[in-house]
Amino acid sequence: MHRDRFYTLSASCPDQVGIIARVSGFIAEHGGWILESSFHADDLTGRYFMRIEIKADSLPFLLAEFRERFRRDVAEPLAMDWRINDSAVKKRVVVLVSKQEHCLYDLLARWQSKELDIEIPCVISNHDTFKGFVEWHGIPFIHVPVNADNKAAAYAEIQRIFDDVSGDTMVLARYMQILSPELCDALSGKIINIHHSFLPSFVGARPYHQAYQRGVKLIGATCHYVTSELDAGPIIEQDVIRIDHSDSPEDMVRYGKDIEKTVLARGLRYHLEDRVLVHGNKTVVFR
Ligand SMILES: Nc1nc2c(c(=O)[nH]1)N[C@@H](CN(C=O)c1ccc(C(=O)N[C@@H](CCC(=O)O)C(=O)O)cc1)CN2
Repeated sequence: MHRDRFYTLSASCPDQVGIIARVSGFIAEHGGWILESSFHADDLTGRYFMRIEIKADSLPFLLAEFRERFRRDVAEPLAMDWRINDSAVKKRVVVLVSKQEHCLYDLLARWQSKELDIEIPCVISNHDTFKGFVEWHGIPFIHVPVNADNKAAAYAEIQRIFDDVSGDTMVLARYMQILSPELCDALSGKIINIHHSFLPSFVGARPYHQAYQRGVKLIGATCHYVTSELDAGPIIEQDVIRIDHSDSPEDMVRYGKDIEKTVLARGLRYHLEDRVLVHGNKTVVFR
């Protein structure tokens, strides 16, 4: 992360000759100073992906004017999907948790140490287990019970809370309820989950026990965007750890917790730094 305030342009468009020239020419024409740039041409889909960081004070206008000029002069002519974000604006991350503590604890530690330079406006849970721990950090804790009879109302409440706190991103930190299609659609591209398996293996509940029954030699964790199809959203980050015949499901759960914490932290950082571009059910991640 740079010291200076910078804007991040993340974009994709139909591949063609001259994209980089058009984009870098526009930036140079206005005296823009490029700090980092990444590009990828996807041969299969014919789509071109880019991520460019520009020193904010190198441009002669503010972000709103930059967006307007870029839209008019570059994005529309190139039929781009694009966004430009300001590094000075802290992302607001709402965390959801159930009964497992490790990912919540890890995220709060990274937040408290400012390793993750974010706002956490609240933590939401379907249990009240972590109320004291979360409030000790000075973060509001909101208990939203979920049962077979109140799911629609519970998820509508969660969406209302997210909107009320002006949330940018929702993190499911081992939140063990399946979100409604309505909530997934309303917050498409904004909900990140840590699944405790190396997807697409062992979707759903109790993946370590599934892995034990299958006799695998590697277990892992997957950070992915949440969609209405369970554990099938675009993958952001994954990692694995070796196990063997002597390991019980409880051993796997213990090993897996370390992997889950690091995969979630990496995947969340990539998302927060606008390094992830989604296309279809896949991602380009400019790490
Ligand atoms: N719409 C989605 N919701 C959720 C996703 C997702 O990809 N799409 N990921 C899950 C997380 N998850 C595994 O990582 C998971 C959570 C819960 C279950 C499950 O079967 N839950 C039961 C209730 C379990 C309980 O009450 O303890 C259920 O909802 O009926 C499977 C996988 C988070 N949500």
